[in-house]
Amino acid sequence: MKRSASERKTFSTSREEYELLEEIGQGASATVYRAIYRPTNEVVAVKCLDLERCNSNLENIQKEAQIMSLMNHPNLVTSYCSFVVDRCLWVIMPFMAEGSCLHLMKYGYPDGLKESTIGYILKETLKALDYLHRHGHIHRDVKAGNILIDSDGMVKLADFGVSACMFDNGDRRRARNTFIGTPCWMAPEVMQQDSGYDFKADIWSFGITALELAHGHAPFSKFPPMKVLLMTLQNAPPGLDYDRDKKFSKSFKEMIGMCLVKDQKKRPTAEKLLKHSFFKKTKSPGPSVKKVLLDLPPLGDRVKIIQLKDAAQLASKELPSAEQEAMSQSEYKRSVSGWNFDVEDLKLQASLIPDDDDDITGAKDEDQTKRLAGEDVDASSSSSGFGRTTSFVGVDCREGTSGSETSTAECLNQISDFGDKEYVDGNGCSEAALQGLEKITQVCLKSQNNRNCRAPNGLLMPDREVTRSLSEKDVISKRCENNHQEITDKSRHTMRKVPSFNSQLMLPNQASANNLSAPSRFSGGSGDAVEDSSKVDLVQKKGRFSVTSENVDFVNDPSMKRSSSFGAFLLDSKQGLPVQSSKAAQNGSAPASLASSLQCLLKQTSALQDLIASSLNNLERGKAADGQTCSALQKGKPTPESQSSENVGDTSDGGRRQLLLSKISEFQSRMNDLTVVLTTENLMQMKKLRRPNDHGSPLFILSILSSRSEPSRRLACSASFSGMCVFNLLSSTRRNRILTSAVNAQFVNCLYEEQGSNLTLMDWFVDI
Ligand SMILES: Nc1ncnc2c1ncn2[C@@H]1O[C@H](COP(=O)(O)OP(=O)(O)OP(=O)(O)O)[C@@H](O)[C@H]1O
Repeated sequence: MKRSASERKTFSTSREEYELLEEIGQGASATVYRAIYRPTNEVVAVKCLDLERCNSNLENIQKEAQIMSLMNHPNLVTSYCSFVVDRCLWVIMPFMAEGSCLHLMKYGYPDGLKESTIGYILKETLKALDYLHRHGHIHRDVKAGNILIDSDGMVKLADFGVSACMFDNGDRRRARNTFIGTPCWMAPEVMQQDSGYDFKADIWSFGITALELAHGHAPFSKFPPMKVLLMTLQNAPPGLDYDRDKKFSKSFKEMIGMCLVKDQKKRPTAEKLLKHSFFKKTKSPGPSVKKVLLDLPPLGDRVKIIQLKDAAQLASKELPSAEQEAMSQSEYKRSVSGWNFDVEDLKLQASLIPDDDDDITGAKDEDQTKRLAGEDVDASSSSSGFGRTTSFVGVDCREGTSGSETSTAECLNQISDFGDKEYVDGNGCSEAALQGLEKITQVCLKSQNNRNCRAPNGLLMPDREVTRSLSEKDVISKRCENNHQEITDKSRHTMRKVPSFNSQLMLPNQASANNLSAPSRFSGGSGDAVEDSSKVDLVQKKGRFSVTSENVDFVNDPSMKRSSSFGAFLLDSKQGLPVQSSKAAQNGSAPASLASSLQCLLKQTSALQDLIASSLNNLERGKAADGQTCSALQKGKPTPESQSSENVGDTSDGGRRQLLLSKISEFQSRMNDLTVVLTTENLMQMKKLRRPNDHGSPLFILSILSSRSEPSRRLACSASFSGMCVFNLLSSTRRNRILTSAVNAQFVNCLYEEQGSNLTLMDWFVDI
């Protein structure tokens, strides 16, 4: 094997010969320092591996370190020597002055590097991989953090052998690791650990590294490890999007696509990949790399700056999310150093993750095929034709590039949690639904970037929630109001005049694409919902969402007229509403005031319930007292006075009891209505209802039916595609009638037109 002059030099294995300088990197089990080799004054890198943090014995580690020192390739960072110092193994290596590609991106290229630079880096890395594979080695840790650049712009793959062999000595059963770091770069077959893996696993990691260099982060890098695992196994492989990643060439996309094939046998060897057209055009050493390296501060300073940046970022956030981010960041930096972990442990953890996993960027398998075929694949659109489930009930969790948005997975989990549970039970808002709302609110509050994740703007407690402590309720409602305020502020400028009918249901002109997309995971929905939606031809039922194709006469449909109680209630209870609410309804700030009005109503209702309950108690006590009086009187002679009072009491108490009981049920039903309305209102505020172009079916009804037992109390949100056109042709009186009847029937009809007119929910309501 040929060695360069400096590599042929021998290095002492005495600790005293090395002067450790600043830290230049940190891995899962090692800290790397710049150091001076005293005898020759040469700058070297010393990797101090903490043996206590490694799941392997010293003998094995040293053996591997020796093998590593025997490897010789211009694109591999070999070790000069290694020796044990206290509880650490020191590995002496050439110092790569420009540090890792990860450091480079973190310092100056957070959104990724230019294709020409990437091409050069990848080609050099691939050469190293080809060399390793031909010598029977699997690197097992290919990632930007392990691709180092020296002062001449030479690219070298580091960390081969040591970290991999340390954790996996060929006997995985003996030394299984607890799962640490993120498995973003890990091939599916490595994750599965049943059928075994070979050097093709490095090709997968190489493909992921290509994406990492292109975007500044690996796909799924901000997701929790378990989520990454599930996404990698369940979703189609990630890749460059033909639409979104327009700046990258077709050959680059194709090359990545070849690496990221789930079937390892179908992945090319490193040797074959090197012949791909993408690598033909790259030059060594890339002038673009040199350009990138210009004006960079010394590596030690850069690392410090990056650490400070990370720390400042953490400090600026709330603690919980900061912790999460810290975890995510360190996981991102580290990845999984060894592909040897306890699968059972993982499975257990994975089983705790809700089974939603509507992928964010990882498109379904067909999408990947399309990608490779050069077809447009919208990462945010679903194979179901509805778009992905990225939003529901007031939460808009959009994902741009994979892993780029904070807490999106969390949002999805919460949303699917929410979506999978019964929404409203017979008594009003179910516990699960409320928890869902609360969770979403909290998650979204945690999220630093409200642009991508919005909370619902109000939370109505059901009667059973009234038992919560007041402070807790206040906190929740405050949070909700804050969120609501933000949303309202944003949408206020687009709001127009308010319709004259029940204006509490005024909705903002909040437009966001794909908002009502692919609720494919939402299960549940009641039998009622099915029954109700069967009135029109049911095309598709996805949880509570029912897609129908038949024209619905909003005016004549009896279901629309079934109940007038809600509309009446809103009108009746106007005296009960704070004055500001009706004013707000007129001046266009209804959504915010609606939430507070409803909160206020809820409080009033609870107070009334308390009052009724105490009256009932009094009655009971009175009755008991009457009973005592009776028995006392039975012993003696009943006076005419007592007799008559007892009779009156019987009649009036019975009447009053009936009255009070009916009041209670009335209040309960009003509360239920309000709960449903508020929730729907939250939903609608967030949504611009949209669906993909549906050839053929002129009318498209999307019904969100609450799972209420009584059909008359159902609230449906129906979206009509061409119904809007028909609606516009009607006279204003007729339109008003339709709307009023719809509201009175507890139906909020959201007709929208997708093509051309850009009408949104709000437009529809205010256009009358
Ligand atoms: N020879 C070197 N010259 C310059 N910097 C280095 C050298 N070796 C490592 N580094 C830096 O130190 C960081 C950590 O090194 P290490 O090899 O432990 O990385 P790691 O692969 O991220 O860790 P692990 O895989 O064990 O989690 C690297 O990402 C790199 O930035």
